[in-house]
Amino acid sequence: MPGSPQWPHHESVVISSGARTGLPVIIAVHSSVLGPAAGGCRIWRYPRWQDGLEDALRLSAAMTAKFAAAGLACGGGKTVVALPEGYDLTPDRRHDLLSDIGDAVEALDGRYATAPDVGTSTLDMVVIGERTSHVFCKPTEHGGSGDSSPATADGTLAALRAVGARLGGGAADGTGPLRGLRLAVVGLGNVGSRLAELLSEAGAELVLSDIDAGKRELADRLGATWAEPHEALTAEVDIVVPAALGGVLTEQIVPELRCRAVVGPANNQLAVPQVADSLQTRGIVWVPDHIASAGGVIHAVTVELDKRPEDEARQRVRGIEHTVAGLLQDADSGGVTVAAVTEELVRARLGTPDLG
Ligand SMILES: NC(=O)c1ccc[n+]([C@@H]2O[C@H](COP(=O)([O-])OP(=O)(O)OC[C@H]3O[C@@H](n4cnc5c(N)ncnc54)[C@H](O)[C@@H]3O)[C@@H](O)[C@H]2O)c1
Repeated sequence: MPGSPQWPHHESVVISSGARTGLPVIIAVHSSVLGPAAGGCRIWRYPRWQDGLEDALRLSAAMTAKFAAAGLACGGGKTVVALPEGYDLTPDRRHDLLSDIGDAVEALDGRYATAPDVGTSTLDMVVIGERTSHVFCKPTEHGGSGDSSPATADGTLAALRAVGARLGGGAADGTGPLRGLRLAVVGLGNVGSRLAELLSEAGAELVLSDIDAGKRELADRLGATWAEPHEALTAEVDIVVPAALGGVLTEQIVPELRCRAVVGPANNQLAVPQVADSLQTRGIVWVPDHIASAGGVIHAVTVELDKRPEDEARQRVRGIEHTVAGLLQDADSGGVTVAAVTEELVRARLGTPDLG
């Protein structure tokens, strides 16, 4: 049933049984309105393979919105391989699985290209690339654009600069909009750790957090305050930066927040869409994650698809600051959330009344 929550508006969903592993390789193509679909390849454990299918449907739709909002000529897609609980993914089986994924991507004949995501790396793309040319983000020595997380961090910094300016940070002495603002970064992985370094260079005062206590070393090195995740999320700061897993913004946590804005790279931050309104009611600015985390895809598409030089990719990633400033202004003048303005922008670019 088109448009129903049971069956969203996806152009195609292919589930193939890997010839080598027998594992289900799920490829969801949500939309190719703006161009051939692209999106990461997730290898993850799920209680049932159908849970992986649900993830593929949701994540591919989110990719459509991300590309459209970034003004890129790509549609949204996603690969998910749902590993059964307890499945032992030995190096040999992993190689076989990546070959199965390569065959499944190749069978779509260019309608979808894959890339790293949770559970896959740039090196895995080299193995997939032995079976298909429709693959992004191989390491640079293999002809790809490499790890996207530095560009993702740069893009989040750009979004944070726009929000910092809106909050009145740093402007008086011209040293940048983040100087003197207090930010809490929750999650210090590939993106979060680099972002913390950039924020420190930008003169922000930092609260840093991760479930991995080993990351405390970074906090010490940057002279930041270390906090437990919940404590950091609810700290009295200007901006909270979710940089770990999704679903962190729940209706329960909103009343506990003591920040003025939430802006970060973590995917799917809202537990349910209505949380955007609850944040607005509390006067907390929230920038949707598909805007704040778009730096990585902007970089990859600019270098690999548009064949433009690194400098131009960096410029485009920095353009997120301008995009966010515009969204903030439109949200203010319309008296609506940034999420609502973003959704309107995406609908307009896709020429559709329904994002499915
Ligand atoms: N890597 C990219 O280019 C990219 C692009 C777009 C979006 N994202 C999103 O950004 C987020 C971070 O990506 P990454 O590549 O840095 O991932 P990562 O796996 O390298 O890092 C995640 C970090 O979060 C920590 N963590 C996990 N649960 C936590 C919790 N409850 N509280 C605090 N810390 C917790 C982990 O210990 C780890 O250090 C993810 O949501 C990812 O989907 C990443």
